[in-house]
Amino acid sequence: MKIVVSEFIWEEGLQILSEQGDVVYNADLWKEDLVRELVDADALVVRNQTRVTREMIRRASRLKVIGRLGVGLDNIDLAAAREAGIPVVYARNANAISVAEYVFAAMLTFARRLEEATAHVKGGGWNRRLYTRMELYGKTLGLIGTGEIGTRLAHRAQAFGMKILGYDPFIPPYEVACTEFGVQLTDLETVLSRADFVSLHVPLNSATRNLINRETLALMKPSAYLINTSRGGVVNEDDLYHALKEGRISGAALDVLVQEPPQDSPLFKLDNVILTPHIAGLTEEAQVKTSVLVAQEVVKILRGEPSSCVVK
Ligand SMILES: NC(=O)C1=CN([C@@H]2O[C@H](COP(=O)(O)OP(=O)(O)OC[C@H]3O[C@@H](n4cnc5c(N)ncnc54)[C@H](O)[C@@H]3O)[C@@H](O)[C@H]2O)C=CC1
Ligand SMILES: O=C(O)CCC(=O)C(=O)O
Repeated sequence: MKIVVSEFIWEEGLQILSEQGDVVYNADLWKEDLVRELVDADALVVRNQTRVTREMIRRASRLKVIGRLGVGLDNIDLAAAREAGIPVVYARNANAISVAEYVFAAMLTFARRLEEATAHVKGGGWNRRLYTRMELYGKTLGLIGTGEIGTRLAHRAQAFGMKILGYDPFIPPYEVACTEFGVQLTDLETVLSRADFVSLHVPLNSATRNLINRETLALMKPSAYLINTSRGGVVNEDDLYHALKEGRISGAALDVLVQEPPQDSPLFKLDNVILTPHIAGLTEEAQVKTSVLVAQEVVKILRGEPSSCVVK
């Protein structure tokens, strides 16, 4: 068996794959080199940078499985994989806690401004009034998408005494968790207009692309913050820039951008923006879990066993 891994994977996962076959591991194996390696490969394992195209799948005539070291599947042509009869396995729920904790870090950053206050003190300041800020207790968290990450975030927000509103048109699988964690399910307009923090947890697809745009931003309170850990394309960055610059919302934390890495962006010039390099799901714990889970599921498919992490 030949297993091609084209982006970084933790050692624990690599070990599992190596016991099953010959692993070609090159964390920067993209484009033409990757296509060449795939010609006689049985499995391909990627993260979110490798674009798995229809053409790539067509040329990989021996391919039996694609493993995705993460959750978002917008970099894989799922229709082409389905037509070719190649199952895609992914790391369902493996990084959800990490993302939920990232969202808390962002909310607490906006609420308490510890880094700014530290810089202020190191610069000789001691203005206590300036850093008298707000509690999360009693504030409203608005979840767009209440799946694995949304429900884990709700669990934590409940413990902080936040009110939680959720919008998810495909809710049934997570309805019980939403009830348990105090999520009041409602429509998109209500979530956007009532939330103090709006957090996005939807996949990027044709229905969610530019979901946050001029019109939907206009529904948010001027005191509200937007947190995007989903995918850059879910937010229209130009519309967001203008909303932030004109003070129509208070701030935004963006872990994901339309172009990653970004060349340059007007967002860089704003003080009320937190920008991070797609790290919400990147913790040691989540990466060990992700690598082991995906490696195990890839091996199961190669052995002809059923996997519970196949994309439906
Ligand atoms: N920044 C990072 O490091 C990470 C980013 N992600 C992103 O977060 C997304 C969500 O991840 P999970 O919660 O694990 O996925 P999930 O599949 O468990 O949840 C997604 C939820 O979005 C809902 N949804 C789908 N279309 C919708 C729409 N039009 N409006 C409202 N809700 C909609 C689904 O019904 C589902 O409940 C991933 O697709 C991925 O793009 C995930 C993990 C790490
Ligand atoms: O895939 C990654 O490296 C980042 C995590 C992510 O965005 C995801 O799981 O969808």
